[in-house]
Amino acid sequence: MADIEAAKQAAAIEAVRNHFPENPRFVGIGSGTTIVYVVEAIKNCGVDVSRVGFVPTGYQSKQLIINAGLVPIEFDALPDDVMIDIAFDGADEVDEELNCIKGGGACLYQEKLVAMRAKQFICVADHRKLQRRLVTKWPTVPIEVEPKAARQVMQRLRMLGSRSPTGIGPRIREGHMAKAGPIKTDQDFFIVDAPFPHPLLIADDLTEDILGDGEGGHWEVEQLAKAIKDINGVLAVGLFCGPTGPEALTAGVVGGQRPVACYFGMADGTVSLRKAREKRHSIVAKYPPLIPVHSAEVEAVVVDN
Ligand SMILES: O=C[C@H](O)[C@H](O)[C@H](O)COP(=O)(O)O
Repeated sequence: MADIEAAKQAAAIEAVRNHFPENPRFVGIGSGTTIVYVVEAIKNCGVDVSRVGFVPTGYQSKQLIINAGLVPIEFDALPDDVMIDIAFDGADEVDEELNCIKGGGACLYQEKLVAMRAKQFICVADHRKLQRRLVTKWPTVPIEVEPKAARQVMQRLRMLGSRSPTGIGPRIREGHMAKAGPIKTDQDFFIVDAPFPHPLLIADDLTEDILGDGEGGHWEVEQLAKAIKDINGVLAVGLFCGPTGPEALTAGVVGGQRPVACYFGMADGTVSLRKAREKRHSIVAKYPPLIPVHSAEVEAVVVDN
C-alpha cells in the first residue's frame, strides 16, 4: 500500500506542477484519497493561493480545503458566468480515451457539477486505474439515485442489461454496518452499483454488428451514460465521458466532463501522462501512448491525431 500512496503522491505533484495556473481565481478540488496529495502539492507549489477560492465537491473535499488552510467557496456561491479555472480530481478507472468511472467513494454529483464548470479538468490516479476500457478491473458503474426511486431504477438497469459476467445485478451500496443500511451521498441519495457483462466500448470500437447500444450486452460509454441518465430518479451517472476542454467549449458546452489530461503514478515510481485527443472518433486516430512525464517537457507533448 505504501507504493500505491507514493504513486498517488508522485502523480499529484506532477499534475499540479504542470497545470496549476499562475494566477487562478477558482480551483475545483475533487474527492477521494488521491486528491489529498493534490491539495498537499498545491500548498507546496510556491504559488500564492491566499486569493484563490477552492470549490469543493462534497463534505470530505471541503474539510480537506479548510484543514489545509485554503479558502473554500461553495459551488452555488460562484459568480454567474464565471468558470472555474481548473479542477483536479481522482478516478476509479480511466480508459484510453480518458473516459472515467467515478463514484467509488460515493462522491459523484458535485464532482460532475464542478468538472463541467471548469475550463480544464485534470485527473490524478495511480496505475491500478489505468485500463484500456472501463469496467475492466472496476466492476460497476456507480449511479447516484433518489432513494424512493432506487428499486425502480434497478429494474430499469436490469432491462439495460446490468449484470456481471456471473449474473449479479445492480445493488444499492451498503454501509460498513448492515444495521445502518445503505450509505448516503452528500445529497442524501443512494449509490446503486451497476455491473455490466463486457468492458464498455468507445466509439472507435463500433462496427456494423456492434453498435454499442446494449445489444448483446455491448455498451459504448456515452450511449450507456445517456441511457442511465434518462432513467427517472437518477441524479448522476459515474461515467465522465462527454466532450472535454477546448472541444467542449467549441461545441458550446460549458466545460467538459472527460479530463484533458490524466496523470498516473506508476508502480516503478515514475509518472505517466495520457492526454485527451482533440479530435475524437477519427478513423486514422491512434491512441496516444502513455508518456513518461518529465515536467519541463509536458507542454511540448504533442498528441498526434
Ligand atoms: O466517489 C469518489 C470519487 O469519484 C473519487 O474521486 C474516486 O473514487 C477516486 O478515489 P481515490 O482517489 O480514493 O481512488
